[in-house]
Amino acid sequence: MSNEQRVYVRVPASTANLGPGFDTLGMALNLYAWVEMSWAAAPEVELYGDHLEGVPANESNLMYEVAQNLLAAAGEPSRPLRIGIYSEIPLTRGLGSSAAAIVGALVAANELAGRPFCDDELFQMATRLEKHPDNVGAALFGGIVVASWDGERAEAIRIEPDPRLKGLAVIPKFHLSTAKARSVLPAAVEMKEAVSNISRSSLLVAALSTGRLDVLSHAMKDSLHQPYRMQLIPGMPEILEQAPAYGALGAALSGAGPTLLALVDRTAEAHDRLERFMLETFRANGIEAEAIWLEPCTEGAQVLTHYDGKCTLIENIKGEVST
Ligand SMILES: Nc1ncnc2c1ncn2[C@@H]1O[C@H](COP(=O)(O)OP(=O)(O)O)[C@@H](O)[C@H]1O
Ligand SMILES: N[C@@H](CCOP(=O)(O)O)C(=O)O
Repeated sequence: MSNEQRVYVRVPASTANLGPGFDTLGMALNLYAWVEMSWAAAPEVELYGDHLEGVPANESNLMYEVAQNLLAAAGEPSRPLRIGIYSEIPLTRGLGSSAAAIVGALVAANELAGRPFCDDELFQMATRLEKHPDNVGAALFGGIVVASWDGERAEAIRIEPDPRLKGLAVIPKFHLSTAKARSVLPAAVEMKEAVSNISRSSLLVAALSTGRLDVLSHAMKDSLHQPYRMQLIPGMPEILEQAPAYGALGAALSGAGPTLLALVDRTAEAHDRLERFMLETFRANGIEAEAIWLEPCTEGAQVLTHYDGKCTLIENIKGEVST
């Protein structure tokens, strides 16, 4: 690829776990990050939009590091990069911003280097970097991903989301890093809890594959991580327990939180009641939150048209691709 060329990639947000599928299930959502990458004379990282506050705009940026790692693994001579990032994915809220950053950087750097790695190799790299395959799988492949990683190799199978599914993400206005939300998990669990999660997660995969949306409220319950993370998110137990009574098919902590995700059937009754209930319950617990209705995103990370320098501001790219 010539020195002048830029690569543009769009990568979706994701919700991981869907309740019991801890480190296993992920679903891509229609909130995106855009990456513009090219070779440069000196390292440059430009951040656009309201969602990248606190993210470093230098070589210590996660995307910059991930891209350089891929280029080194591809045998490219070390050269500086220019990376522009525009993101609408809230950071540290459980909507897969780090997975989107890792996958976006891998896909863009791979394209810049002339595609030395196939999708499976990108998935292996992304899983090793993120340390769990659920949201990187969804960000890379789109749709719903069922994934397993044994520390060496990750496998993933994609399920097409049922067209009736729609998500309500209620996003508290506080940050909760995945690292912190993992630090409260116990080192071991009882056999009873493990069995409960295996059965619910398996049922959930079967339900999502066959359109049995009626079992989601049962299948989305979890005993492995949500009970321990509740202490970090006031209002979470009431919301998860009562959401089905307000019209949700099921509800879960999104990723490591603090966002809560309710799934609904778009063909069923109006869902204003559910949104009001979730926001009001958070408010009653002292938490301000924002509600966003989201669609499952069937496409994973995508390389967009090569603009060949026609457009330099990533804001413009966003305008062009969203039409
Ligand atoms: N576009 C980005 N560029 C660089 N780093 C990013 C980007 N998006 C996310 N990150 C990094 O990922 C961190 C958030 O990851 P994490 O705690 O796993 O939360 P989540 O993935 O749920 O948003 C941010 O604090 C930041 O360090
Ligand atoms: N399985 C992970 C998922 C973390 O997702 P994120 O969106 O919060 O980064 C976990 O539950 O820790």
